[in-house]
Amino acid sequence: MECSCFADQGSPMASPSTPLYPKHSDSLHSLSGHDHSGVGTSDKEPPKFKYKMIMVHLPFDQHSRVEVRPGETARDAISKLLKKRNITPQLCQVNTSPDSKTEAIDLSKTMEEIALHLPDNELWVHSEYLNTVSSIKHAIVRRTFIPPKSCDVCNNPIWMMGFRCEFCQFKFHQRCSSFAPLYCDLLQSVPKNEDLVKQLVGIASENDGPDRSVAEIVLAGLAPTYGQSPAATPDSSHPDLTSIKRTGGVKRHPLAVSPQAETAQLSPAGPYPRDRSSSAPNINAINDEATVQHNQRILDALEAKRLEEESKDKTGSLLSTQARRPHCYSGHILPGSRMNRLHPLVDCTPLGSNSPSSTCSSPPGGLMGPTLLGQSSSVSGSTTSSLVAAHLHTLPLTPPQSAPPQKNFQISPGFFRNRSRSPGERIEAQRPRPPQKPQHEDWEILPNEFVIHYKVGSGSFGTVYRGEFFGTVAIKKLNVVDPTPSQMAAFKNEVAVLKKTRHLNVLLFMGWVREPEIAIITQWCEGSSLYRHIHVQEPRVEFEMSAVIDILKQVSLGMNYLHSKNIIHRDLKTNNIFLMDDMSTVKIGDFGLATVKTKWTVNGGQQQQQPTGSILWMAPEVIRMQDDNPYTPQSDVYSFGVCMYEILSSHLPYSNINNRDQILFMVGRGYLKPDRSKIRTDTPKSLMKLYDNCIMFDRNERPVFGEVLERLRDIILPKLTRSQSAPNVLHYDSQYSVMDAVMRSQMVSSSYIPPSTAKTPQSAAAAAAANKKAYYNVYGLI
Ligand SMILES: Nc1ncnc2c1ncn2[C@@H]1O[C@H](COP(=O)(O)OP(=O)(O)OP(=O)(O)O)[C@@H](O)[C@H]1O
Ligand SMILES: [Zn+2]
Ligand SMILES: [Zn+2]
Repeated sequence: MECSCFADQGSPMASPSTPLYPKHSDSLHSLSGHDHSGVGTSDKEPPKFKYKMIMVHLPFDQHSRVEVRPGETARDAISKLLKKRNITPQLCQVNTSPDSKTEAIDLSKTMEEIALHLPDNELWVHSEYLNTVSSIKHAIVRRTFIPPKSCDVCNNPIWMMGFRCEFCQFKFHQRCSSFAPLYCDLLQSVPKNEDLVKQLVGIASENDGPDRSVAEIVLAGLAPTYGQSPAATPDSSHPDLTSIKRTGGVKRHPLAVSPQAETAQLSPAGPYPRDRSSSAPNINAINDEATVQHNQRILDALEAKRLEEESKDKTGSLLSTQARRPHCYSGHILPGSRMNRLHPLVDCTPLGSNSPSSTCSSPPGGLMGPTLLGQSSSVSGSTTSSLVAAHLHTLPLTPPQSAPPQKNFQISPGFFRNRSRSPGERIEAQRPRPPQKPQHEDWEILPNEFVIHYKVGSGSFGTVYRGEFFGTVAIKKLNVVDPTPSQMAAFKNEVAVLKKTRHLNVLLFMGWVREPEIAIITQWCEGSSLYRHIHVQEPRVEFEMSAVIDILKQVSLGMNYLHSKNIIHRDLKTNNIFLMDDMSTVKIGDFGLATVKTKWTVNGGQQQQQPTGSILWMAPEVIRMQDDNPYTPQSDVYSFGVCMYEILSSHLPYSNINNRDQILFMVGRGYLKPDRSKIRTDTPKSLMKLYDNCIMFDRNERPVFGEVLERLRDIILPKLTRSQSAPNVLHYDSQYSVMDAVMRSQMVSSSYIPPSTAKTPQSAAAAAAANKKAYYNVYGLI
């Protein structure tokens, strides 16, 4: 369709032949833009708007309303809607009916004009190409593979989490996603495939404009000969179906995934966010990195084809793409533009298509094909949008007469990755590359090896997420911004120590992550922290004294172990003591990592360490920070003393003082200690004495953990006189604590034998076995 109105100069508003407020006419034809004079204006009549809002039906069964704004062209108004949805306007046309074969409207008209002539309050945006392309893409979903299946990319087993196309069943690891084929493998199966190819052929032969061009390109891309030599493609407007059948047709496109894209893959949405049940299902389906590249290839192919024709016409020889490409086609994005994920070249700047500041002029003369959205009809108003449109061979091939200076362009890093390549380069790029084995240091976990599920909480050193790394794990992203090389070296040294920790009461360290942020990965604790058990959970549980002692013993065991490895915790507190879900095992978390836990400030040219972490558990000498390194095993013992206080009083210390500085000042000077009167009355004297010793002001008077442990072991509890209603979680003898605690608190069992009554190791073992059996019985485990 040739439409003279595209040759219209300047803004349609300014054109005398394009009346601003035409009389109402029911003639649909007038909308096509051929009849500029048929809808004359009347000087007397005020502007009439038949509609304030117009319903616009968009590709992929979406719709939106567009406001009729005075002076705004249909192109601008509708382009905005499309760009918001990452749909490239250049690939669309607008009709007044759901039938895409009806005449397209003249987009240079204002919305007011269009509104006046709409029979119903509706417009339809059509793009057969987009509909078709979306139908040949995978429908990839995240899947749990039990039992493991092998990855179709690397052949290694997919343990648990992976991805699979619901149509073609192609399955792969997250880390292999960039090597998955771009098109759905449905295309490889000829019988299923044929319909689709026919559909594309139909588009190519029956349509004009963008749909035809892109359909041709897609078909050409499916033909095996295409990628080898675009110049040798016989005639892309008549795709060679037999060759598609012969080879199966689908080329594997290795896709370079940027670090950003890799990061994106960590998101729960996965690398292919295609939730088809969402309100904009297919937009999600095509809004991914692969699509960007796919579309880039289409644009590249169109450009190559155009250049090829151009060179045949003019010189008969193929000059380099770059040399022949006019400046406006250089692919750079204007400052202020943002990347359109569906079409990286498209200027997404609102109203960009008619920007008067544009320096690039489009050629005079008529255009072939229907009016394309995003393609300005104004001769002088062309910007990047029309540059992209110019990649389509339906557009004039004459290069613009003036070109913007290169320095006015910003090279988008994303675009740089997807820059147009010469045909020769493309062949190189399409050769499959095997997944590269990434290099990483000992115990370093790569970003694509774990998955983050959700945020759990954050503390002073970082944010904890629950995630997956060969099972459920805790991922703590550390607040370390731009570590210096020496900090990084120190951190790695500490990690080297952490990885050697192996103790029942110490949280299992599983590795560390360098990028995108420094993180450490540890075992996940399903049971809550001791802090939650004491201070948060309702109803409050007052542990039986034997359970209290058991918890303290386990913490001392773990701390004694850490100290034996020269690891000072630096942040021991009930938040970092976890009760495992069996409610019997205690784990100490968040230990070590001095580099991370140290805040350095510059004071008069001197670097100074600042106390970080939670003040309530800080030893006086840590608060005072007078020594170079106030963190010692004894400062951990002090923190342990505060934990003892919490568990014995069910209170946080200094809960009556809400001035942080006052607490710091007074504790630091030794004027303030936790309120002893809150400690429960059934606390054995020896335990009370131990507590007092642990929180001594002078660190030298505090015991070490070995001694703490001895003293805890020596505590003899009065014979049990417990009420059945009293909740009881743990028993003092940790060896039997699971069964004992649960049985004693939740069942009245005549079969229960307190292990402490056993006289010999054999009888203790027999008692334990009997109790275990009874326990399992109660819980239906045997
Ligand atoms: N391994 C883990 N398993 C389960 N939950 C954890 C694990 N590690 C930490 N959490 C939870 O994550 C949250 C945040 O922990 P984080 O260690 O960042 O803060 P904190 O210990 O409260 O404070 P700080 O880090 O300042 O000592 C807490 O609710 C904690 O219970
Ligand atoms: Zn794989
Ligand atoms: Zn598929």
